[in-house]
Amino acid sequence: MQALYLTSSLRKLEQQYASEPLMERAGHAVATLARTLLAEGHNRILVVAGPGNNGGDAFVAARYLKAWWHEVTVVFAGQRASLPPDAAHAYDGWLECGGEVLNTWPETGAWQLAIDGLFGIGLQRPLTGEMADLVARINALSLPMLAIDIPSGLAADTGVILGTAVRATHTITFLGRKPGLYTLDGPDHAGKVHVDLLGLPPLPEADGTLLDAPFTLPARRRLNSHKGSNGSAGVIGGAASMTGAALLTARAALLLGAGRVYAGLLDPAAPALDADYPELMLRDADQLPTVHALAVGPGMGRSPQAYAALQQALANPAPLVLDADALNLLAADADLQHRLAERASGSVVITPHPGEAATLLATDTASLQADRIASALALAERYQAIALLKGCGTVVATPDGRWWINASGNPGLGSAGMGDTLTGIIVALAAQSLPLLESTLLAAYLHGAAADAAVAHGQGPVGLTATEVMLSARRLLNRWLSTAHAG
Ligand SMILES: NC(=O)C1=CN([C@@H]2O[C@H](COP(=O)(O)OP(=O)(O)OC[C@H]3O[C@@H](n4cnc5c(N)ncnc54)[C@H](OP(=O)(O)O)[C@@H]3O)[C@@H](O)[C@H]2O)[C@@H](O)CC1
Ligand SMILES: [K+]
Repeated sequence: MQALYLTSSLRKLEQQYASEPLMERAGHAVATLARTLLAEGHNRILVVAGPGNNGGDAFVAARYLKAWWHEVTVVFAGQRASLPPDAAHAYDGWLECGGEVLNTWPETGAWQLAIDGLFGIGLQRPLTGEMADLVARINALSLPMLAIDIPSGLAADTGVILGTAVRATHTITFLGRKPGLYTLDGPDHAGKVHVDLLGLPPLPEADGTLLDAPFTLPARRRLNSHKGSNGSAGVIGGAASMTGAALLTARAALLLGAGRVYAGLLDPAAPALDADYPELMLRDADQLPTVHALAVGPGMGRSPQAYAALQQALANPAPLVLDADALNLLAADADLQHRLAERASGSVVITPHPGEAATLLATDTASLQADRIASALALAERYQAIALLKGCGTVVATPDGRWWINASGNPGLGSAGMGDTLTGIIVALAAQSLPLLESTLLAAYLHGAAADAAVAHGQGPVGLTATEVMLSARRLLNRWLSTAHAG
């Protein structure tokens, strides 16, 4: 797992070490990485430098690459007189070594690599006009593209595209990883992320954490154990024509290790048996026995029966996962919110997609997505629950202000049933006595990693199914457990 830093923290670090030659080190790191991305020998490289210190890094990189006998073209989108001091110094260094600066886009180039030093963490407002045109030209190159610090146009804290943004194949990021590289549009624009601390010690306190490994694993199963030792999971949902959602959750709970799984279905005409998984115990929604962990919402609808089932579930002290229509019901009803508030803080996880999350916060999806971390934190605070905000770079936040971004997963997860599966994984882990936050963090990473493994086996991203993801998740969890518990 890796630390994530907001711009405000990185700025403090920059100030603290202002006397260190950070730009020189940054430019050298860019040039060094560029060299490893290029074939041996003489190469042609395009460097685009912007009006701030990100441009300064680009001038330093250009100087090193020229010294290493590459042919470097520098396009500068700014004025020498307006550059900040370090960047002006880097500009002069480039001229002094015989480099040229172009103020317009060169007609021909035949470059092997482009370096994007247009904007870094100082970008504050959307790119328009000439700057937006420049990004369009950069993106039209179809070249390996190395972004300095962050792809120009991407907001470092949020992953929001400010007008337009460079699509890099690699990003070398300085002093610490920025959350914007990992959520919303960040992953599409950053490519492979490389980190360089510029010779400084890492910041002592991270703002957030990147989930790029299993957060934790359930304890080793004792030989002397039985189904009662592995916990019971319950799922409430499955109104008429939506029983499939609840069954997917229940199946995922079974496959991820709950000792017993009960599905309480709201559809009075629901089948008495899941023919593919007769291990599941199907009941009426109001006939569930006491369970160790409960999931409410998949395919539940918003009927009075669904409302009553949710009301009852909130009174149940077992760890609770609320998903789908349980969230819509909750958002619309003060009594349900009051019942949730009466529970122990953090004994519930809510797992909204951005639309549901917007409803829960009484806002619109665009505003919610404009800062996914802040939105997840607001959800956690507002509902005193663990909040898992789905989407590219799922964000998990706690009521006490901690947050994580999940790094696993791929576009194959964009199909029906994937959310039901995630809910089933969380409830399975919680039923097996893993604390709810740990269950949520492990499930988020496992769900994405399972999809990644399935894609690696040719099962997606096109046409990947929720069933394939849960089977893949079972394989992966067992592999992690056998590695962790070996010897
Ligand atoms: N400081 C350090 O110690 C170190 C910093 N380092 C490097 O510096 C980078 C941060 O540099 P930075 O703060 O100068 O900001 P940067 O991203 O270059 O952009 C600012 C410029 O862009 C302009 N501008 C903004 N928005 C605009 C728009 N929409 N359209 C047009 N213009 C716009 C803005 O103009 P203004 O808003 O003032 O009008 C200003 O001129 C960081 O990412 C890393 O690469 C490393 O060397 C390590 C040490
Ligand atoms: K950049």
